[in-house]
Amino acid sequence: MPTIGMIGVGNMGSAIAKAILKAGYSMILHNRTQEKLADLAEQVGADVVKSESLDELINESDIIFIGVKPNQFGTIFEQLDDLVIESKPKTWVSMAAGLSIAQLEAFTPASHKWIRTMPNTPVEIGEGYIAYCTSKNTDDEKITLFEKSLQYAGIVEAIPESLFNAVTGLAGSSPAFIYQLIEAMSDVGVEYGLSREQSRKMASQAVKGASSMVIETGMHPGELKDKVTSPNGTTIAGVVALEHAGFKSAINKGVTAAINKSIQMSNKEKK
Ligand SMILES: NC(=O)C1=CN([C@@H]2O[C@H](COP(=O)(O)OP(=O)(O)OC[C@H]3O[C@@H](n4cnc5c(N)ncnc54)[C@H](O)[C@@H]3O)[C@@H](O)[C@H]2O)C=CC1
Ligand SMILES: O=C(O)[C@@H]1CCC=N1
Repeated sequence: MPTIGMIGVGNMGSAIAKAILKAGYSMILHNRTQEKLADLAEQVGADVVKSESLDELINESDIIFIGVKPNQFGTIFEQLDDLVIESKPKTWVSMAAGLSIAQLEAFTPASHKWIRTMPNTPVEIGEGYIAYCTSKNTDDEKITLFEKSLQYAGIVEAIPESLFNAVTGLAGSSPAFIYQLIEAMSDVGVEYGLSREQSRKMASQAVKGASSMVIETGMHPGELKDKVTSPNGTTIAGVVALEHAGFKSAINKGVTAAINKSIQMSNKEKK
């Protein structure tokens, strides 16, 4: 069974690590703060090798995920210096927002390959979305290993790099917007006498159920909305009030702001 390495096991890295471990791969993990690895090892139990030494991780891993913030890549590759050499090519996987394949390739010798991803945190429970693109001549065998290791992460699909800023807003950042929606709905439930727990259950189940309706029926969301709105009914009253409050416009602005930030970060990293 191949071994997967990961340097930087924070919010996103640990979510991906859980999916990879679920698929039965052994992992060698390295993180600056040791407590984070201890937490993860406790949660998943078996098969987590916590590595203090980076050479074991680099030499023994078939592919290596980098889970640090985009501005921490420089430090990581300075630390790795002698371990990352032309004669020992590796396949690296980035999850960093705003770092292009060309920018990633600048961190490693020419023989090394990169898989650039944009994941989201629901990969932790197998309901994530991961877009990826690769550097030229990345071995098919490594791409297959990458995809297989994420078989329990959710949807994993190849997307042209030119669309990565859009993916960042629409998939990478958007779970936070849905959490905001659930929180806002739950607050109203509490205001009208439901317990916090009941409110959160109802709001999150409605979001989950509505998402599954869109996915499983393949129907247009507008058509599904029309099916819930009786003339002079409660739902149309809510729908119209949301339109007056600029609901769709607010969502549009939120996703666009995330995409624009991703564009801005890509331009900054280029300099
Ligand atoms: N959080 C999210 O929803 C998403 C995050 N991402 C990307 O994932 C990456 C990580 O983001 P988060 O997990 O949110 O950040 P985080 O801060 O939770 O995780 C970063 C981890 O890297 C470790 N680290 C930092 N410097 C290190 C070093 N020199 N050596 C070893 N470990 C080091 C930190 O201790 C931390 O555990 C970023 O590049 C971000 O753009 C991508 C999509 C979604
Ligand atoms: O906000 C962030 O930095 C990360 C990148 C994409 C989603 N979350």
